[in-house]
Amino acid sequence: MTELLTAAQMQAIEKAAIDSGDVTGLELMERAGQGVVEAIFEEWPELVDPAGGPAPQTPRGISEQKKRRAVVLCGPGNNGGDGFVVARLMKERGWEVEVFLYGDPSKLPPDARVNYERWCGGGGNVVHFASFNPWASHADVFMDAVFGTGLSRLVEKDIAKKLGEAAVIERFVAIDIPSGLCADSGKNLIDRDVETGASFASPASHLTVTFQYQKHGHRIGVCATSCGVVRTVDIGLDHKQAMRLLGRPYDPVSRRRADFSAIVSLFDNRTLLRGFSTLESYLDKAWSGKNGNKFTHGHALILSGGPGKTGAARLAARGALRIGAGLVTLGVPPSAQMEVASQITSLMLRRVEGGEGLAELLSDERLNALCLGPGLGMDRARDLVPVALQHTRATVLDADALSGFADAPDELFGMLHETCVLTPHGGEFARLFPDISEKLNAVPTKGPAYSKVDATREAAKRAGCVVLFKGPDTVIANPDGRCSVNSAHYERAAPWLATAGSGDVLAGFITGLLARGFDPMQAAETGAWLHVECARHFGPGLIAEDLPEQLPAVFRELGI
Ligand SMILES: NC(=O)C1=CN([C@@H]2O[C@H](COP(=O)(O)OP(=O)(O)OC[C@H]3O[C@@H](n4cnc5c(N)ncnc54)[C@H](O)[C@@H]3O)[C@@H](O)[C@H]2O)[C@@H](O)CC1
Ligand SMILES: [K+]
Repeated sequence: MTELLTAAQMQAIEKAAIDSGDVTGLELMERAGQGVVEAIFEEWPELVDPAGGPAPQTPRGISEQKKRRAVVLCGPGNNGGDGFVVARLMKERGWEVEVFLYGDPSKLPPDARVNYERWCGGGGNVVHFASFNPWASHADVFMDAVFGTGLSRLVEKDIAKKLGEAAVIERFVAIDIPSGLCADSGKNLIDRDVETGASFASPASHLTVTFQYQKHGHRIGVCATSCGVVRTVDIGLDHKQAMRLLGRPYDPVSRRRADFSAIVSLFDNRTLLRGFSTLESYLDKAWSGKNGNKFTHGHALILSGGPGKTGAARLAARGALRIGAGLVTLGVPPSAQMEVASQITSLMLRRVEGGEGLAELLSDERLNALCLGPGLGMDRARDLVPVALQHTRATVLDADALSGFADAPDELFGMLHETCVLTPHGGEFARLFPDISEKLNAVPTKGPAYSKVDATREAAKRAGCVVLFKGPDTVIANPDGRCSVNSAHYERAAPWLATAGSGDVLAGFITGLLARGFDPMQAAETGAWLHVECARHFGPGLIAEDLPEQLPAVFRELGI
């Protein structure tokens, strides 16, 4: 598991480490600067030689070595302090370094001030930020150390404009986070042009070097697509102490006392493999005492819509079967029976006309996971969802099963139980949680801004069940505060996953995992992670039908 922190959590950890006497703020800043320099040379090894580029001839014909050049843009806080460290270290490596400062040197916080003075004391020059002209400035690397986790208000237009311009022309390195982006929400905190209402280009970098832990913003919102490559460098903070401080005991034995609301995790393959390795023992426990058949892998029921609309449910069903549900049945209205029967082989089919038919079918307790929504139709959803929820099986509600309650979300919330998983995309989320969505979509005026993590957590609390809020930054929250991000960014980017029917397959994946005995949070996290892996495995050109078919290869590669 990889922890994602808020700016406040990171500041608390740093402060506690400093207060404990284990380390000084100056030492942390030095390690941060050192980490940035190392990351730059790892990213661009061609820069290691400080004498870069062709050596121009002097008028007398003697070859003159051309030095590598860096421009460092420093801000008024400790992020600027990191910038001064980097400037000094690059100069020590033989680089020519130019520093621009936004702010008053006499007002720098103590550690940044010390590094400002070290830089000046070593012969370094500091120019006011107003003189920085990105178009006239030549450098092998630009460093953005203007704002980091302390960004608390909108960034003025003139600074934002220059940062945006510099970012497109050279190797642009963001120290901690691209300046102007909120570390908690990943939102753009650049002031809008009041006259035209136009916003400036979002800050962006080719490389972002952050310290010890990634922040939420590195994985959600516009920031997650603006950081280029993110490298997380170790600045020597004690992980156990940090986790203890934030309320999540490091020792898994004492996990019961953990404050789950404290830390958001980045779901990764280590977490996934833990889930699968416990699966068999879980199934033993869950099933062997019940019906004596420990090899049962569950039986999922996916409800389908009427004729011409059955494709979505068939996609979901295929996903549920491939991911490991032992049996998958499609519940089909009589009018669509022929259509579905002619298109399925390993799936089973049962007629489900309306609520009564569903209730009758659900008297078979072996049906342990349900999926309603894909292609279901609003009317059929209003009819079937209450019946399905009365039977308290693990249930995924997606698409029409969510939109069908847009005019009465409280009615739906009143019926939900703790083994439900809601899988809305942005539009469905807004229909069910209009007030939360409004807060999320409001143009922020200060930091830290309300984020997708905040929104999904609030929604899960209100619904009383797991909410999976889709996107390249899928956020999954449990009412008890547990929350994780399934990030399809950086090396996991799979933009071709945004294709018709892809969400139906995801609903099926989660349903299949529920059928196999995964708890709702684990099923949602695992399903979402595998969904992206399947897309990555196939690559561009993917259509939804391809997704379930990648699972065997993905499992094989994972060693499952
Ligand atoms: N000792 C520590 O706490 C360490 C901090 N580190 C660095 O310090 C950064 C956090 O430092 P700070 O908390 O000082 O915060 P920042 O350096 O991110 O910025 C805070 C400063 O910017 C001003 N400010 C905020 N929003 C503004 C806006 N829109 N326009 C103009 N000014 C604005 C604030 O008034 C304050 O002066 C991290 O991102 C990281 O780079 C690292 O050096 C590691 C150690
Ligand atoms: K920065």
